[in-house]
Amino acid sequence: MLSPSEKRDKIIRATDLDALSCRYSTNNKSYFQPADNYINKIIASYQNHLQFCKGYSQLSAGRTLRSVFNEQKLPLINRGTYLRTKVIDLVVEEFIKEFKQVQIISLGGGSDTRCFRVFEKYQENIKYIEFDFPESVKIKKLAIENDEELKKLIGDTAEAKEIGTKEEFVQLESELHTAKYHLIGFDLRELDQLNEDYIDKDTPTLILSECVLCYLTPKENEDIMSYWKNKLDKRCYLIYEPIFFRDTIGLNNVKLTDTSDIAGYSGSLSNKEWISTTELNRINRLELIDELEEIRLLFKHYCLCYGELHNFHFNGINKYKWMIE
Ligand SMILES: C[S@@+](CC[C@H](N)C(=O)[O-])C[C@H]1O[C@@H](n2cnc3c(N)ncnc32)[C@H](O)[C@@H]1O
Repeated sequence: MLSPSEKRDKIIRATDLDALSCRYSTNNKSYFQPADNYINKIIASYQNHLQFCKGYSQLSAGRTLRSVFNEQKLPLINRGTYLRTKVIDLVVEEFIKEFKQVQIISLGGGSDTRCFRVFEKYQENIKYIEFDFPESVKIKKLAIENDEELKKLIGDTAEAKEIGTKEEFVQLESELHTAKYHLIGFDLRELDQLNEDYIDKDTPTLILSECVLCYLTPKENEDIMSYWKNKLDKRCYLIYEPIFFRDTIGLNNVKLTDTSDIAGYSGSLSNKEWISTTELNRINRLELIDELEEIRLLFKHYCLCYGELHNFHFNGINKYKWMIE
């Protein structure tokens, strides 16, 4: 039996499956170009190992996976997933180009495949750290360690791991460390107990939070943001969340935009558009949407926010259009 707080955390962890199934659907509908071939590798790990996670049996894991991955996603979901992935990729890319040697920290990274795409393109000078709950991390770790391509990308030399029982899954360490990649099973609400050995305090750092903080209380969010503020001198935040912390955390150079504007639905044109008209036309043709007014309003609720701390400054962030800055 799960306690009420374990039940709540199980529901929060399951949001990773939602995010993964959205990316899966978006990829299948050809929004991502080139296609994201890493998504299926993580899904395979979920198919093999979700049954060993707390609160699941073989039967319930199979049922859960069938229901999330067989469900047809609305065009609105596919378009939104594409847009958020694309804009965060653009900022990450600019950040790497500007600072050359960087650290990227992904809070609640879940099954996100961005780290693999980054390492595919940049083999050197990037340190990528991902945090998520231990069980979610184990699923990703097993996806990596049982796949030669993923292992090579992150520079892992560990033997493939076969996990066949709940006990073996419980025993598996919820961490994976290589020279450039750190996958850490950790509850972000307990950051004061984090082993900081893997974090560079002086490297320019981009902290990503994509649909993660919204599952925590305002106090927990503030504690997480404050923790990073106090730990690193050179860093900025990029968050795709319906919240921001200009006053409580004391961020500089704060910028905000929404998915509606990024998608070109606001009607205001600029020479700093995130996505070219040709590309927007391509994705708009993939699935027809009748209710443009509805999508425009819904996308207004999904914000991309950016802020800097201390005296750190990232020029490349000005390359793109922000609604508020
Ligand atoms: C909606 S998913 C998003 C995953 C990923 N950022 C993405 O965009 O694909 C939210 C993720 O945040 C993680 N998460 C939420 N609260 C957390 C906490 N307190 N500690 C660690 N991870 C957490 C969940 O386990 C889940 O993987």
